[in-house]
Amino acid sequence: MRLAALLDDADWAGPNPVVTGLAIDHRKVAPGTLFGAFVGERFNGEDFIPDAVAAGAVAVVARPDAKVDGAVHVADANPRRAFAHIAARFFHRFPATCVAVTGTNGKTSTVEMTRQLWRMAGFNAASIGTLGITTSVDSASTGLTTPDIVTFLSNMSGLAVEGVTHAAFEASSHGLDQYRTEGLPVKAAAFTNLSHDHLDYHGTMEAYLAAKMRLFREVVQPGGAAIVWADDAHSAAVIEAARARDVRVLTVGQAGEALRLVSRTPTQLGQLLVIAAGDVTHKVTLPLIGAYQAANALVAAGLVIATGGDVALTLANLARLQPVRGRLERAAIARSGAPIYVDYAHTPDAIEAALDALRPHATGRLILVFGAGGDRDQAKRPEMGRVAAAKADLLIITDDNPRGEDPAVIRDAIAAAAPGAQVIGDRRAAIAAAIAAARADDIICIAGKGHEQGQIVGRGDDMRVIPFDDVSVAREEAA
Ligand SMILES: CC(=O)N[C@H]1[C@@H](OP(=O)(O)OP(=O)(O)OC[C@H]2O[C@@H](n3ccc(=O)[nH]c3=O)[C@H](O)[C@@H]2O)O[C@H](CO)[C@@H](O)[C@@H]1O[C@H](C)C(=O)N[C@@H](C)C(=O)N[C@H](CCC(=O)O)C(=O)O
Ligand SMILES: Nc1ncnc2c1ncn2[C@@H]1O[C@H](COP(=O)(O)OP(=O)(O)OP(=O)(O)O)[C@@H](O)[C@H]1O
Ligand SMILES: N[C@H](CCC[C@H](N)C(=O)O)C(=O)O
Ligand SMILES: [Mg+2]
Repeated sequence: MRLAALLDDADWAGPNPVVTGLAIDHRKVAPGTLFGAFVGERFNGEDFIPDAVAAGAVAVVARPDAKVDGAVHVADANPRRAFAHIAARFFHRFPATCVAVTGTNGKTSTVEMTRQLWRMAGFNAASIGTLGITTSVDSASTGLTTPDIVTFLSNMSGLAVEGVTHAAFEASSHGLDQYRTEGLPVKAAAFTNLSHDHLDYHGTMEAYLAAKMRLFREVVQPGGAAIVWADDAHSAAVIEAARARDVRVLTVGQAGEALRLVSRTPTQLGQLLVIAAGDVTHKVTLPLIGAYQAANALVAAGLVIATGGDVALTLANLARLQPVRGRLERAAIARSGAPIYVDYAHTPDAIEAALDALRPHATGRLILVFGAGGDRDQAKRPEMGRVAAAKADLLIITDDNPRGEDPAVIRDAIAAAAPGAQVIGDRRAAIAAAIAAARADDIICIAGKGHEQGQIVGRGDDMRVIPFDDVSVAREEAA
């Protein structure tokens, strides 16, 4: 495509080269590439402009004062945003219905449930997020929750070419802040909740919320919809942001208006939900336990309904939802008879939600194995220790992706707020100790890694991923 077409600028008077590809990393530049040079956390992409031009870049999107010689300078004060819109014109073909989910917890679960509900309604649907790219026939891992903008849009375009018409994706706060998931038309956006995480990156809760609010203030298309979990302390701010634009608001939850959760009664294998939609009350047996899974299921139903789904059919289909990998997944039963659950809780709020979900099912003790990631928010560690100590009966603190940090320092930071907790760094040994301690009426919860397949140790060039899967290890140690 010609550069002028990508810029959508009929008056473009500059040189008009043919652009054959896009890159934001100079090592991926080939002749004909349009290069995006961004100031990042570790590098200034503008430093690589000469290398990109030497490798054949024909145009560079960069700030107005960046130095570009030998290629067209597409100057923009916000080069990440400009690049996202150019990239969207380059890839141009996307699933007709794209929706996004943001929130501290519940994004992966919600996009996956949305995909399943669309599939049950007969659509060719996909989800993109922490679990990678999932369709009804395939799944592929991408490494990050929100991959970079080129990978994201090329994947979305690839899905459309394969015939996918409906796609739900996770919009992480990092991704929103870095314009990694936009350019394509987003028909509906959902908010699950906001609580403590990622303050290492955002600095304050206000900045963290502001990053998430971009989804409602800027990304969701005019005339689109916002599905807001109504029972969160930050819901009102999201509703206000959406209403300030031409975006229809559907609230869901106990305080919800579009889908009101009238009651929730735990059953042995799931829960009975009574949901009021307008004047009609629906009863659904959700085959998943815990208030948090009911919340995500309602937000997913809201997204499907907002994009044209039939209310009664969508709510009835909740009864057929399959569990999401690593989210309260029952991995094994210990020889004592205690069930072992694996959950991806890696924030204070998520630990609380996971333990609250399991509590009604335990007549004995709740035993929790958990840790916190290295090179991530340090302030959340004592909070995780505190809530774990308040909600579980026996705690074993262990390692969860120490990355470039000393794992003992991370464990100590959690343990300082959880007096009485055992500390066993080796994760397999910690899981084995929990299983050994469990009695028949106890429940074991192994938190933090969910679907993850490895322990990340080291940073930069020294980074290694040691294969580790909580579900398999639980099965092995329980056998
Ligand atoms: C803090 C953070 O989010 N960093 C991400 C971000 O990096 P950055 O823009 O700051 O990049 P940088 O490394 O400083 O480099 C600046 C620019 O120079 C370019 N560059 C750099 C080096 C070079 O040799 N040549 C070159 O051209 C880079 O491509 C980049 O455009 O953009 C990169 C490319 O898109 C990401 O790989 C990188 O993710 C790092 C690896 C990461 O760990 N991110 C995590 C924290 C993250 O994003 N997590 C969220 C999940 C959160 C959740 O779900 O709760 C996610 O969405 O996955
Ligand atoms: N609606 C919710 N409210 C509170 N906690 C939740 C909710 N949904 C999920 N959780 C907790 O958060 C964990 C992660 O859930 P999920 O993977 O769906 O979230 P996410 O937002 O995609 O996380 P990430 O930030 O890693 O991408 C779950 O295992 C559970 O412990
Ligand atoms: N998307 C989250 C995942 C955290 C998972 C946990 N196992 C950890 O490593 O902290 C993050 O990158 O912060
Ligand atoms: Mg996720």
